[in-house]
Amino acid sequence: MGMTMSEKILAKAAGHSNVKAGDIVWVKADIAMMHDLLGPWLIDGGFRRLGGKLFDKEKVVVVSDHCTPPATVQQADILKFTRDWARDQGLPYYYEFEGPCHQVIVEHGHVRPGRLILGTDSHTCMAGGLGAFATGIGSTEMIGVLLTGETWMKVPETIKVIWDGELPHGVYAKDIVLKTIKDIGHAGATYQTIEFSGSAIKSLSMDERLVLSNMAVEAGAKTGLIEPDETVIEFLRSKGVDDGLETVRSDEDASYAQILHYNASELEPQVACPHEVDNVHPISAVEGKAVDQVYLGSCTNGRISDLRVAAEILKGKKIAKNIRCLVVPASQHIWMEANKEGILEILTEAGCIVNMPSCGACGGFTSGVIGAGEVVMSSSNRNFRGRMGSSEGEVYLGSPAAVAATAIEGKITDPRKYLLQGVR
Ligand SMILES: CC(C)[C@@](O)(CC(=O)O)C(=O)O
Ligand code: SF4
Repeated sequence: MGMTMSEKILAKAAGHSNVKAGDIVWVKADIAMMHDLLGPWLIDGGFRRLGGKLFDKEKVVVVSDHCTPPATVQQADILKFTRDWARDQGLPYYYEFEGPCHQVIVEHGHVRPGRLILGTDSHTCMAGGLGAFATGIGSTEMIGVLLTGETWMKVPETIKVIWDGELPHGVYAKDIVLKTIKDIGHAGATYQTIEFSGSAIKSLSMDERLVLSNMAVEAGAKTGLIEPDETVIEFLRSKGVDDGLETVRSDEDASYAQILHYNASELEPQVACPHEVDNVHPISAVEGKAVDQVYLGSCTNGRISDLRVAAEILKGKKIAKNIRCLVVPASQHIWMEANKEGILEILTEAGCIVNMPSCGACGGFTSGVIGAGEVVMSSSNRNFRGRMGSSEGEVYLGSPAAVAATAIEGKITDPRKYLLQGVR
């Protein structure tokens, strides 16, 4: 019997030649990632009580992103704690004020095909877009990983999600993943891997692949994998990575818990409505819903291609009166690229506010939280009650194009009418 990608990566991490779904294995982490909010300040006590010695400094990456820039004294204290901790531990890889951790670790080359990446954040699964088995673990579990470099895991079954065909213009990876989550359900892939494949997936850029893997956890999945190919290798080379580039793929005769098959050419823009990510409808069902804020950003959809699409739509136009449009590039690197390309100017002239890269508005921590009764159209990944501030607020999720079109009209709008041709 052949093995899935997920089984192969975990077999390697466990030092076995063969594992199968359901096996319990001890695995060695290639990268242990923590951020400010769920990292050092939560675990330092336990970590020290158990010896306080890191298994391997080179494999521990800490990113301060949630409390940046701090909006309260408590956040400033958390940030300081995290920064001091990284310095005291002599960590070579500590990043702050650069953007959400998932984007930062990808840009800095920590993510490579076939690696096992454990992080104290549920969207750690985003690294699966490069073919790494990446998953979120609890902060307490991270203590053990920091001390020993190991943890146990049950090898997950895999749901294979095949998207063939060509995406129509105005329809994006975000729409693919929202439709997939709708069908699987928000807990339908619990303790399973989702493997995205098919010709539509293969033709996605690196930016768009990361949208799929990022949101795998919104169906409950442990990770979301895409077979690494030339797109991934070229991306990593462009980041100066030239080792650890071997690919990994599922065998033809691997076995799957479920196989779903879709035709991308038939897909329309999708929107996840409050307050669950699987409450997904075609945009036509919610068109016209008035919003108070639109948010273009996050580790899900704040990359350069997302900003380009938004700029294409907003160029020479103005956002609606009485709404706010927050743009938050997913990293400092992307911010600079967007600046060079004139995108920030286009968006600012349209009336958007460009914030610094951070988790702030996405997680409802810093600049951009919403009040009771306010409605947001967001390019991020979660619309839970209270997610972006008030529990009396409402968050709708869509593609960056849908977000930009909504900014113009002040109500949820199908982006296709603003796109004369496909922009990716
Ligand atoms: C801390 C929080 C807002 C988080 O980053 C946490 C997480 O994903 O585990 C999220 O996106 O929900
Ligand atoms: S989902 Fe939002 S809060 Fe969570 S890591 Fe990504 S940008 Fe940060």
